[in-house]
Amino acid sequence: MDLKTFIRDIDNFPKEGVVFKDITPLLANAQAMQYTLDKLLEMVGDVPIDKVVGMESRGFFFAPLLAQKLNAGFVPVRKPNKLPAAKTSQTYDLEYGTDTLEIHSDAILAGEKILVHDDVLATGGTAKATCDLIKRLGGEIVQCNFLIELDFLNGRHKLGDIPMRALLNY
Ligand SMILES: O=P(O)(O)OC[C@H]1O[C@H](OP(=O)(O)OP(=O)(O)O)[C@H](O)[C@@H]1O
Ligand SMILES: Nc1ncnc2[nH]cnc12
Repeated sequence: MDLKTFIRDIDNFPKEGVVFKDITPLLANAQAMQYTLDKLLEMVGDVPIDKVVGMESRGFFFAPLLAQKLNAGFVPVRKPNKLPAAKTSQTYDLEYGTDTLEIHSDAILAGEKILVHDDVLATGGTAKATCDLIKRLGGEIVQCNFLIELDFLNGRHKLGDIPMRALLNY
């Protein structure tokens, strides 16, 4: 199945000059969803995973599905002031300005094996901040797993030696 046929380019969204990769046609197709889930799982391989961490909000589409298949827990990383309990925060650079991501401090135990999933790796700021949060809690990142990697933004570089895989490259 050619998954790229289920991803459409939207020019100038959310701002002038950006070509937005819209995955809603993929989400709307049961076969494409199933195929995507199978392929994301294949990238992980046969290693044990304790928790799958997904980033708000598009990371939430596949991360809980991956967690269920891997017999792992799901942990949300959220935008500021959404999580109710004691939390750990990480501020990171955007193209212009900064943003913050948060995780519940008790969501990951020291030594747990973690799979990180998000839909898109662009500049890598979101993924790097998420990995920093996980490491601070003592989690061991097995893989950062993406549906789409935007090669020209070189987010891979920001992740350094953290293992990463993407299903589709643009
Ligand atoms: O690699 P980066 O440059 O950090 O960009 C990637 C992030 O950008 C998008 O999320 P967005 O902030 O648009 O939020 P959303 O998922 O709520 O739409 C995407 O879902 C990733 O989380
Ligand atoms: N071009 C893009 N399309 C979809 N999601 C993104 N997140 C960051 N850049 C993006």
